[in-house]
Amino acid sequence: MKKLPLSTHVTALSPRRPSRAEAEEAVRTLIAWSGDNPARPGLEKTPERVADAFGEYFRGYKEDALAELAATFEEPSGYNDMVLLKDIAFESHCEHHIAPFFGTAHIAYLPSERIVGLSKIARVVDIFARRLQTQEGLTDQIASALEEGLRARGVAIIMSARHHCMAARGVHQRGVATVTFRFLGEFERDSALRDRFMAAVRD
Ligand SMILES: Nc1nc2c(ncn2[C@@H]2O[C@H](COP(=O)(O)OP(=O)(O)OP(=O)(O)O)[C@@H](O)[C@H]2O)c(=O)[nH]1
Ligand SMILES: [Zn+2]
Repeated sequence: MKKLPLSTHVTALSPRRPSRAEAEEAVRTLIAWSGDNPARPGLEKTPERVADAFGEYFRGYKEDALAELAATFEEPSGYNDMVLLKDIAFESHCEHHIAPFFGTAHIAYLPSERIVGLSKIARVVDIFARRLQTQEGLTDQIASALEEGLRARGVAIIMSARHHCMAARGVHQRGVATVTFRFLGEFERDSALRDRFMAAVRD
């Protein structure tokens, strides 16, 4: 069996995973509760499509961020300065409304001895984003996974996102960008290093 993702990052797992048929029935119930007829031709296949879509939105529950980070390698040049990836796109869903939130992440780490394939950092973002999240929790989980998985001397993250639950319902604020920050290790201790990160993100 695949190792569970960082234990502290997974809350109560469902004691019994409902069947696909039960999931589709739940979608029919929501359609009927909304006031439409789930049996009418246009909606007939919707429960199937929604179940497929949920499989995609939430496939991060089946994935292991630390496993993605296991394949580190030594950099022959001995490079040990900040590695920064800017504008990593992510798509997630808020745990309050199951509504999408979309945005970008800027992520830096300070390697100890080993570096990691750049794509793996974007994969870690994707794994945690494809779960029910708050933006704060998402930011924290990515940061701790990178710190732990890479034994990094420091990790810095800024995430900026627009929340559909604030745009299409509730307060109906479409233009709001929510920005979250997480600084670990040397980035937390060293304000000059943090400033370099912030300046490089702005560049
Ligand atoms: N801190 C945080 N809040 C979030 C996030 N996503 C959604 N929310 C907020 O979660 C809150 C849920 O508030 P509740 O009062 O329980 O629910 P609600 O009545 O649907 O709230 P409204 O959105 O104000 O209508 C709202 O204020 C949302 O804006 C997130 O990623 N982080
Ligand atoms: Zn929400």
